[in-house]
Amino acid sequence: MVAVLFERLKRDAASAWSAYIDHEFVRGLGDGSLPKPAFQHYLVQDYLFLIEFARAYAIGVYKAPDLAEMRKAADGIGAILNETSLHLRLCASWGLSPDAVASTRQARATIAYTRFVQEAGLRGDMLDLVVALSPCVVGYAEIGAVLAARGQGLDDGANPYAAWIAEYAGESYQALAFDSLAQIDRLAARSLTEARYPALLALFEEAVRLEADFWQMGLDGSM
Ligand SMILES: Cc1ncc(C[n+]2csc(CCO)c2C)c(N)n1
Repeated sequence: MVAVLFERLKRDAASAWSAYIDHEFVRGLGDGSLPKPAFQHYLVQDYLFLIEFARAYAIGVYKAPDLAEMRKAADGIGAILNETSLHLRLCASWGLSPDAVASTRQARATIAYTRFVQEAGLRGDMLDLVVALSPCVVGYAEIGAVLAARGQGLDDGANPYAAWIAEYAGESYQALAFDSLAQIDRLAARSLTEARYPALLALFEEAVRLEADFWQMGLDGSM
């Protein structure tokens, strides 16, 4: 069975999880009603987010308990760095140069979330780190799948965000999220104890809250 620990965390943080997955920003992506400036603000910040997130995976390379886990973390860095090109292409289509994007300041919500996961990895072990990263990786897969299943989700003519949804609903991203669920269970089999669970749940719930704050930052245009 896969995703035993993840499903437990999600159940125990159910209200924070649904505030993240079903955020107003997400609903706006799904039906195409999200104002374009909100999406643009989000996407520029998400580019900056990904760079910091790659650093968190780099901590994972260091903390990995064996070579196989080390490779997984290294592959994660590769996948994230690829995702940044997708962001730059979209920004270019709005007339934003790579330099303009890269020289934008990180919003407070970006700093809060990325430093939180980096610190979880620096302070804890690999299980702490992957639990703190999981709302990001698995949450976007869940959001992509839910939005793709709705009528206008993947319809390029009806929804300007159809390409974004297709990316996360797509087979290769869904497979990546599935791998990350399996990784959490492998690490849990090595080092989860009941005594540790409350601290892991606290890490998970905080990361979920920070993901919801990230959507809100997009909606508000806040820095
Ligand atoms: C705020 C925010 N949270 C999650 C993701 C999704 N994401 C970030 S790294 C990664 C794994 C490798 O691609 C994925 C799916 C995002 N882009 N922005």
